Amino acid sequence: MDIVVFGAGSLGSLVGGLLAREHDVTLVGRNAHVDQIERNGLRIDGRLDTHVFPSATTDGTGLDADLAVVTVKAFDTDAAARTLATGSLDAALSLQNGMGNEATLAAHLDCPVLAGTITYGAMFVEPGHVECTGIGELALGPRDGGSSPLADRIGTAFGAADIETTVAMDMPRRLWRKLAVNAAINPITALARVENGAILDPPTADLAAAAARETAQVARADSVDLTDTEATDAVKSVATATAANRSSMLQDVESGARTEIDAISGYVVDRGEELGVDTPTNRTLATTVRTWERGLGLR
Ligand SMILES: NC(=O)C1=CN([C@@H]2O[C@H](COP(=O)(O)OP(=O)(O)OC[C@H]3O[C@@H](n4cnc5c(N)ncnc54)[C@H](O)[C@@H]3O)[C@@H](O)[C@H]2O)C=CC1
Ligand SMILES: CC(C)(CO)C(=O)C(=O)O
Repeated sequence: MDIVVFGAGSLGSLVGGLLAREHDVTLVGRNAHVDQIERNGLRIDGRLDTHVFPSATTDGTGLDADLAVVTVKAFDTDAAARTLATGSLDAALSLQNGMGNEATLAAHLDCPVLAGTITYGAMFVEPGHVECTGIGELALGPRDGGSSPLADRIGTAFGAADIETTVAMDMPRRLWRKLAVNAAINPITALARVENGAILDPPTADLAAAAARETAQVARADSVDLTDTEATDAVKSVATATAANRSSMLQDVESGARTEIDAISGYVVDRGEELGVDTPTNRTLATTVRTWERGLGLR
């Protein structure tokens, strides 16, 4: 398969590097990383060990491929979609956190857009080098749920590259459950500057549970069957399994970078407003993180 990975940062380089073991991959990234990959290839170590030589470019315009895997941060999705729209694609797949990415891609692209979630972990070490910090699972499927031959074909292609892959018929539910986890863990850990496990202790656990319950309420109003208990159980199990991790939002805040708050808590608030569900906890968390971003001139 000809695969473009748009957004060769931590996750895109890991996924693109693993795919390059079996497919023709082009990574779209920024200067120093692309230069290194062109000169010396891409090194992946940590939980996985491989050295691959995918194509790499800083110019994502006019690319033709069977599939574009989108791994930019959520606030860059619109620009990525506009750039990808200048080429010719048979399909696109978002592996990003947050909600709304698939809709943004579909608004610009003339091809089917699949939804994905991934629990592999990736960290950027230096140009040309990323670390796999955790082997997890990738789930993908039609963004409105159900099955499709296209999703089956892409699932088989990922499996052929030895990526643990499930082709799922319930992507909307999976996306909302992941959103509940991110809405509960990410802003609290970022604002309190604590590791994921800290949200398991009272009274923080109550705050995290409130954010997750609100997310489940909005999901149900959006016709996705996610109970409050499923959402809060998912938060507890992810926070336990990743207790020592620093969430991606905490890492962003620590490095003074813009966060994905709009696509996480902000999405819960906005969709809740559209559907008549009040989300005071998510609103407070979103407002506070956005205030921090504004203070640094990041938005
Ligand atoms: N890093 C991880 O372990 C995981 C990340 N995710 C999600 O995956 C997404 C990406 O996360 P990370 O890889 O950590 O972020 P990152 O910031 O390391 O990677 C994104 C990359 O895209 C590049 N980019 C953005 N626009 C571009 C453009 N127009 N042309 C070329 N390059 C462009 C950025 O320069 C950056 O290098 C996020 O939504 C994140 O929440 C999900 C699961 C795990
Ligand atoms: C699941 C979790 C919270 C793991 O840290 C994550 O997805 C993130 O940090 O963005």
